[in-house]
Amino acid sequence: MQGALELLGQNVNERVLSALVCISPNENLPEQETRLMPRTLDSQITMEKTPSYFVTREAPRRISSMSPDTKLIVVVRNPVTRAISDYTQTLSKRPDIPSFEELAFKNRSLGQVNTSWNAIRIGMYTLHLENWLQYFRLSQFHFVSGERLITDPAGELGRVQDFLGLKRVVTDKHFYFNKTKGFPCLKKPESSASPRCLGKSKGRTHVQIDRDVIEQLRDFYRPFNIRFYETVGQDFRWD
Ligand SMILES: Nc1ncnc2c1ncn2[C@@H]1O[C@H](COP(=O)(O)OS(=O)(=O)O)[C@@H](OP(=O)(O)O)[C@H]1O
Repeated sequence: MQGALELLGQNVNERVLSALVCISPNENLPEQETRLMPRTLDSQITMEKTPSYFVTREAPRRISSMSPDTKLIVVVRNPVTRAISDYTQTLSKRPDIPSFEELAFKNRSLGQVNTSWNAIRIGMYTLHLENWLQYFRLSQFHFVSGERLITDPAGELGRVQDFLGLKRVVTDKHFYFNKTKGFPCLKKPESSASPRCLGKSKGRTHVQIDRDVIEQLRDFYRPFNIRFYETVGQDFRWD
């Protein structure tokens, strides 16, 4: 994601879950008429990436009062995989934390999921989105599938470029599949002459989680996922 969006001239990445990118629309209007973030240069739209905005209660109101016509891009991924990815990342920095199962449940035998744990809470996308929809229209959002970003990065990036009103400059020819990394990589980023994959912290092997735990979390997320698909009008096929 990061490398791919760098091709759009910006540094945009996230733990494919809920990246939020705010972008001023590409309109040819004088600035005072647009209520937008200023352009970076005449020919450049301004992008900013702060993943945590998507799950921060005050963010939509603040962004809307600054720039109500902002375009918003959210990268979403199966929330169960997202939670495991999140945990894997934390564990790599703090190996002494409790097990995933201990953190994910208040009471596992009663099926009580710990929704106050961020790794769980962030994946309840519909709740966060509902907060944003009090301030922004759905048409201001574009949702990127974290799964398709891996299997078809050019297709996913093509849709991002369309949403931004940009010419489709980033295409299939910019990517190749790197067998060692197990992910798509950039053939030749603008800043360098050689191919570039994302760093070691992207695409790590996940901690092994018990099948039953995964099933319980799938069941937990299902109603939230369905509500999310209905709201955005897209089925991300996580179930
Ligand atoms: N091309 C390519 N290369 C490597 N990784 C890729 C790529 N495309 C998407 N992904 C998925 O991106 C996940 C990491 O997301 P972020 O870079 O957003 O994470 S971070 O929060 O900034 O650390 C990372 O999640 P994990 O697999 O859980 O590590 C990857 O699955």
